[in-house]
Amino acid sequence: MDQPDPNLRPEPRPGDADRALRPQALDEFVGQAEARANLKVFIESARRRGEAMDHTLFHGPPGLGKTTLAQIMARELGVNFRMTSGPVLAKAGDLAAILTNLETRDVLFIDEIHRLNPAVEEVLYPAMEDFELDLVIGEGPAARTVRIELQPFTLVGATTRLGLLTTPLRDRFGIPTRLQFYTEDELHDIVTRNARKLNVPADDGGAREIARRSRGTPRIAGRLLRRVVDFALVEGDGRVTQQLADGALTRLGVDHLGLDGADRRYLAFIAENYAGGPVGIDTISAALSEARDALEEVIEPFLLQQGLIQRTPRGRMLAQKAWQHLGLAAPKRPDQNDLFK
Ligand SMILES: Nc1ncnc2c1ncn2[C@@H]1O[C@H](COP(=O)(O)OP(=O)(O)OP(=O)(O)O)[C@@H](O)[C@H]1O
Ligand SMILES: [Mg+2]
Repeated sequence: MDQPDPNLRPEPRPGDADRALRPQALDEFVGQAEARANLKVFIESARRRGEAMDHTLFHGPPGLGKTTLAQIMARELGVNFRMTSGPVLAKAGDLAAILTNLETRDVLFIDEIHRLNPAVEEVLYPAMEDFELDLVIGEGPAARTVRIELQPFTLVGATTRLGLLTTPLRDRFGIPTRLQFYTEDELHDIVTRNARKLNVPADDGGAREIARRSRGTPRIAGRLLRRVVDFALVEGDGRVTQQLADGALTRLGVDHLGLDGADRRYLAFIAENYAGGPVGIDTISAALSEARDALEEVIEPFLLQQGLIQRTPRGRMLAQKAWQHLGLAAPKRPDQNDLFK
């Protein structure tokens, strides 16, 4: 069961640095109070019934804890955690191989589930609904279908783009869960815990400064803490204070709202070239040489949440707060009401 499966990646993206800071239990997981409270009930209920927990879908911007929660679920359910991702599953057979190897009640985590190939997705429907696999053997007139019974299992899907999921797939998740950006207090708690785990002395002001500038995202909080520690060791006395954190983050190009260079380039482009918009996403993408997906998944959600931009049918527009943040005066627009006078 511990055989490496070519379709199962040990970890997506960030790697070992992230792993060390990952909370291991639901009670260690800070924030997402509503999701956490519900999951606690569903996990406990599944345990008492001795059944596989219902299929769960985590959606929300990157770095908010989707993978972490999936791992915690498996641990709390006392079952194996198997992990793969949408783009890795090229053929129906790849998924079939994984499904037939699951033990009873296991958690199968499929990251980036919006990127599943349609042929693979077809296999998933009966597997999720009836724990059955319909495999086509042979070709042409000699082809026949064999039905294979699967062990009951829990599928945990994660996506940064709920809108790209097909309706039949989305409907098969009994527990859809949206993850939200974290509050400054929650991130303060996370930074303090991480500093303790890394054995770094961080005072309250230092932790708060990092929390405030982490874009509402625990992964960014973890990364900024490490960078601030670098500055503290080399240019300070090893302690993370507010003054040190402020200086380090400013040098890293992270401003007081937590925006980085890419965020500011996005805002400045709309301000300087389109007088605040509206401007279409494809135009922004071409001008900034950033993939449209990256803009929509990574940059825009936080800017929207902060009320810096608005999405309108005619494109993206800067909000008043963005002009202030850029230190620019918003151009005078004809007052909507004037038109009707
Ligand atoms: N609630 C939390 N408390 C403490 N640390 C957290 C929390 N949520 C996430 N983290 C940390 O943030 C990092 C990113 O979390 P995770 O990999 O689970 O995010 P993700 O939502 O799966 O991101 P992606 O969409 O990029 O896959 C990890 O190092 C994890 O330890
Ligand atoms: Mg993840």
